[in-house]
Amino acid sequence: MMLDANAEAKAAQKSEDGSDRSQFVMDETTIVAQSVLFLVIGFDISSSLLTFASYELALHEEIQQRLRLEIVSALEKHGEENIYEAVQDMPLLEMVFNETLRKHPPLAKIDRACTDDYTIPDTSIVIDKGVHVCIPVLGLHYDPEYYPEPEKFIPERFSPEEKSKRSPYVFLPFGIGPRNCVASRFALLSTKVAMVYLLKNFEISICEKTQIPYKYSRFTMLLKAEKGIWLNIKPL
Ligand code: HEM
Repeated sequence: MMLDANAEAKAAQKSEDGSDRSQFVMDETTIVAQSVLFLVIGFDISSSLLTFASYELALHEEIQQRLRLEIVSALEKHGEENIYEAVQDMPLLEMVFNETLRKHPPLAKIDRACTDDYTIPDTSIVIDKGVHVCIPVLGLHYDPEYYPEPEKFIPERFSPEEKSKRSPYVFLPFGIGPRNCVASRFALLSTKVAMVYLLKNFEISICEKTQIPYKYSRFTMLLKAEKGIWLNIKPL
């Protein structure tokens, strides 16, 4: 179904360009490539988000406590059978996840291919048709102009008031525009539910093997810690 949606989106894009919708064909290679993307991204990126959020919560015990209280109270109010509604009623969880995605965006850069010669407004810089442009997501997320003291984990940067003061183009964990992540809502919902049950039942803390700060791996496409993230998980 998602492959169909992807194909339709591409076809729609083509017709916007004036070409024939019926020209779009998904051959075997494209189907295999898309399926691998779904498997790798679906599993690996979501687990990355959960891991980095756990890492930050282990380093910030006070935030972990506050979040656990929020989770317990929302579950009591809505009931575990209404987990979807309960998760929507957890503003701190939303801020913690956004701040985690800012500090540790699993895709540290995104790319676009220029489809027409383009002059950057008010400059003489021309990006020629066919040139590939790299958007440095990690660089934007650590720019102190938008995020003062960017090394610090401050979920309140993502309160509605603070968010409204910034351009949406400086927070790009899921990319932006017509080719952004097709599954951002699903990814956030599923990882949030996992975090709810993790924090409800376990305490997360650092251990002697936790690297602070961790070093980035130079050999992976997704942003990863060179030696993995090691934490203690203790039943409550
Ligand atoms: C926390 C989890 C995730 C993050 C941070 C993430 C991030 C991203 C980013 C940055 C892009 C590129 C967007 C762009 O170039 O503007 C992308 C594309 C994509 N993502 Fe995700 N993703 C996540 C989870 C998932 C999951 C769970 C799936 C599928 C089940 C998925 C499927 C895709 C697909 C198919 C694309 C390509 C879209 C296209 O080219 O039109 N992602 N994702």
